[in-house]
Amino acid sequence: MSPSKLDSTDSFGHEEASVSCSKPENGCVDSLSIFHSEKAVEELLQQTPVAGMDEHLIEFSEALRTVAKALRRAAEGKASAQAEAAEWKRRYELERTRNIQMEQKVSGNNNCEMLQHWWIRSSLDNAMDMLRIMLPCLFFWEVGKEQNKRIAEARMAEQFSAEKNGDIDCERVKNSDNQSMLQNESNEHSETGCMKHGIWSHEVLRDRESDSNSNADRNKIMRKASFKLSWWCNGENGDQHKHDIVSFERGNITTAERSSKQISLKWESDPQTVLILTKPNSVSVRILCVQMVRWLRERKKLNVYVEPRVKVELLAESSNFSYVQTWKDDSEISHLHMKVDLVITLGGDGTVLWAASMFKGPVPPIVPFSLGSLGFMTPFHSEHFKDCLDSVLRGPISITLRHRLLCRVVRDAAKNEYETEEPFLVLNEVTIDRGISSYLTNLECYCDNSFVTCVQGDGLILSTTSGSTAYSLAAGGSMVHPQVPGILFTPICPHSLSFRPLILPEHVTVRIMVPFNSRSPAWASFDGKDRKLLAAGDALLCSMAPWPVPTACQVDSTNDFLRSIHDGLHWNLRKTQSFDGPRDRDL
Ligand SMILES: NC(=O)c1ccc[n+]([C@@H]2O[C@H](COP(=O)([O-])OP(=O)(O)OC[C@H]3O[C@@H](n4cnc5c(N)ncnc54)[C@H](O)[C@@H]3O)[C@@H](O)[C@H]2O)c1
Ligand SMILES: Nc1ncnc2c1ncn2[C@@H]1O[C@H](COP(=O)(O)OP(=O)(O)OP(=O)(O)O)[C@@H](O)[C@H]1O
Repeated sequence: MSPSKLDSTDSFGHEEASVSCSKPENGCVDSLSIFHSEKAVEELLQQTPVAGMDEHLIEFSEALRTVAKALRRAAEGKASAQAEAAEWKRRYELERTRNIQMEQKVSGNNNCEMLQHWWIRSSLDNAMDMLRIMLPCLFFWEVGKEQNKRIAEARMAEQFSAEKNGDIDCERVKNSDNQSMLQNESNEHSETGCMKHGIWSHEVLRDRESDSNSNADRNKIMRKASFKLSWWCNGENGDQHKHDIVSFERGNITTAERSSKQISLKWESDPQTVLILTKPNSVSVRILCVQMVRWLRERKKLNVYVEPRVKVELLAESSNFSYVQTWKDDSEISHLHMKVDLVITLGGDGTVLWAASMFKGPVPPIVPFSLGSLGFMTPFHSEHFKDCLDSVLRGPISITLRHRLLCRVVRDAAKNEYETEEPFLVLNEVTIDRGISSYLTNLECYCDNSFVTCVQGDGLILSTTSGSTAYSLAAGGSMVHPQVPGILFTPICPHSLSFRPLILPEHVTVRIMVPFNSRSPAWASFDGKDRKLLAAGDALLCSMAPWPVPTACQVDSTNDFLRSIHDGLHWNLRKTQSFDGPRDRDL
């Protein structure tokens, strides 16, 4: 009898007990068959032992049960080994990418290191050739050093004479150290890219002590420690979106410019083309659309684009609308941003989300008219559409730059993190939840490769600040002004008392991973649409997108935001206390 198979029909005519340990092609025992094997053994053992029953059969059944248990343990071990292997794979890929990037940077910047590598790599046969090349370099290096030394000395002399003449109170002088000066000067020439995005405290600051009169004291030099301020961006492509936000002046760090300011849009030439997007199935929206298209064409002489569905509706209204333009397929939509000066939305917040989702790159300014139940992003009233549009077309107008999140799904099968499916751009949020599964989600969260936490609950919301008044708010997240750049990290019904929502800075990349030991897959949805399954080992990467959604303001960003939370949510509405409380004499 095969040790893995036991077929028995006992002498009393009991049913056949069949225990089999299947061994699939990959050599691993699947857990279902292990479960069946164990069950069969249990059933067999529960049969009442009768006199004369073969002792060996019982012994063998017990042995088999032990084997089944061992197999189950092996399967569990395999799952955890897979999880560990995936983690190592991920770390390896990250490390490799980082090394490649560092190598590229180093090879671009550091000539000495390049020479070192060159030296190591070159064979003895080439050593003489290399020396022949290096000697003239060294000669020019020395000459350069001498020249820099002379320049430094000349500058020192200039500074001292200027100060002696009492022309300046505080003057920066170059570090007299020749080596660092050579370094700085070469940096200025060779690393103009870096200079743009970082600050070198290559200066030593000299301040005259104000309370001193003597010459000796006047010449006293206060040296401040040298330092450098620089900042990172995500990946190489992030470079174009870097901002100089910190200035270095006299050793004090000050922010010259902050990213969230009220932005004003002024037309330099008249807008020519308008795209109108409308909420479907609404009679009031359809009536308004007809009036608006007529007015924009007849009074403002503008080209009007609408969705194919709306063009059909307009033509059903009147054949005069044949001038209205539309598109035939998705490829034409991808070029709309190059034709359209302004987008008008007629509907609620959902229509603004719809408009944003049509633009997978840059988005033209949006003028959102409110025809929905709530209007957090729709400050314009449809009754006054002519006045509103008049003033928008004339400009200047205040706009809110609403940041979007760029979300990419990376499958476990992908060879590296850059191998992703088509990305999604969300204006509100990306939600990772348990879908129809009744198990808790189990999500591992990382922020720029630092472990954040494990989400065990209904799921997680990664929201923009514009989306902070939507699903994230319902899940207990804070309301944040839409001009604040940041990523809200809000758990949905976490099964833990201490899991409070977070707000992460805008420059990070958040990575949400479904671990291999997760009981069920998770589901991602983007602005409440486009559900995607995340199986064990899959991950979702989320970072700030470079294309915000500019929406026109009724007054300005702050006024519109506060109005929306007061009107939309009745935020902190409470009856004011009457005056008849305790008087001074009662206190
Ligand atoms: N429990 C919840 O609060 C919950 C659940 C699911 C989805 N949502 C939200 O619905 C959004 C999709 O909107 P939709 O209109 O396509 O679906 P929808 O028609 O189901 O409307 C959802 C509601 O959310 C409101 N809303 C949308 N964006 C908002 C924002 N930025 N600030 C305040 N309220 C906002 C809308 O005005 C609407 O009343 C999702 O992005 C998500 O934020 C909320
Ligand atoms: N042009 C469009 N084409 C297809 N669907 C759209 C379009 N505009 C809006 N929608 C969808 O219609 C739904 C309802 O839209 P919207 O939220 O604007 O209306 P509402 O629910 O009446 O208003 P509110 O959001 O204020 O509650 C949303 O799910 C949205 O995605």
